[in-house]
Amino acid sequence: NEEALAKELEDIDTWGGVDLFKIAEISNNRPLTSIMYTICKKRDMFVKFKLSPVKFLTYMMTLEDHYRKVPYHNSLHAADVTQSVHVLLSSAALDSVFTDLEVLAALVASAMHDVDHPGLNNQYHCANSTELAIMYNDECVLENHHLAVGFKLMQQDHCDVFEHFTQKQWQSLRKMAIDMVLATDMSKHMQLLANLKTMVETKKVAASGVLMLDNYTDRIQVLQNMVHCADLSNSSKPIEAYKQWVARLIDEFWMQGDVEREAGLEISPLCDRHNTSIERSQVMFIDFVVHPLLETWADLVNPYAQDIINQLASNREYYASRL
Ligand SMILES: CC(=O)CCCOc1nc(Oc2ccc3c(c2)CO[B-]3(O)O)c(Cl)cc1C#N
Ligand SMILES: [Mg+2]
Ligand SMILES: [Zn+2]
Repeated sequence: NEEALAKELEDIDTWGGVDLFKIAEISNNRPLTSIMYTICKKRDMFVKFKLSPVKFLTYMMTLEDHYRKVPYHNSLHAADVTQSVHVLLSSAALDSVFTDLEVLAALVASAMHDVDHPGLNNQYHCANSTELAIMYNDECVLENHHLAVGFKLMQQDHCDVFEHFTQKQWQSLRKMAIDMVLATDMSKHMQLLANLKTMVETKKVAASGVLMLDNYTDRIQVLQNMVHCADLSNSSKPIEAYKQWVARLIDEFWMQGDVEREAGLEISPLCDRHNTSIERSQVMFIDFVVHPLLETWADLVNPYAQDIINQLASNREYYASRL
């Protein structure tokens, strides 16, 4: 079924172009490794950075094995975010804007951004002073953990993908990946969106139409927002995929609610299976979080995200009409 897998991966450059659920099935449940290998091959990363394909695949399979079998935050979500980032990076407005190292950092950050997610969110960890909350002092608890696990795995010799990197390349990739994954913490959402809005208002565009980003702060802000958009992109994908992501997310949120109810704790928002309207939660999340973010992103790379905005609007209508 190599041919079947290759066929499924044909439209990997298109938003919503790959059926990740199908890819999971025909890749022996290795969607993340399949997606990441295909993208890095396509972007010639093995040649550009002298990466050993064997070490790369060993690292990716090990990373994938460290995603838990929870309903939503499993390796399929990481594969989805990685493929979505790959498409956003290809926006014409960003053509040749980012270096190969920045592109690689964004893909690595996406691949590891939720690794070992326990299916219990930051609010749960902080409210209960869990081991992770104590470890990370209630600040970006899960995101710090995802990064620690993702980079720790790289220290094993057979997973040492960036063995040929100069110290400068390694430090740069590591800092950028850390900044991107920490920015996927929803508590940073408003600040990130505010920065993106400012960037749109003051954006400098070259004669060719590509964005001009002349300092690390601006460059990393665009990359952070790119990964954040990808992380929240389910509602802007084809409706059949979106509905599957919603079912998985609700499953995970309700399992957390069951744990909190059992323990006599206050049930987190959206986590009470006896008191959540799925339709209402999706319409509200789209209206208050996803649409403002994707609309601002679309302004930044204008007009290269109109199909994303259109799909989001039609998906919103799907749930709004079932309220
Ligand atoms: C079906 C969807 O549209 C899913 C997108 C995420 O849907 C939500 N995400 C929320 O917050 C997080 C967003 C990103 C992430 C996490 C939590 C933990 O790891 B992660 O990086 O994947 C909140 Cl608060 C609500 C919804 C709703 N609905
Ligand atoms: Mg996360
Ligand atoms: Zn995520």
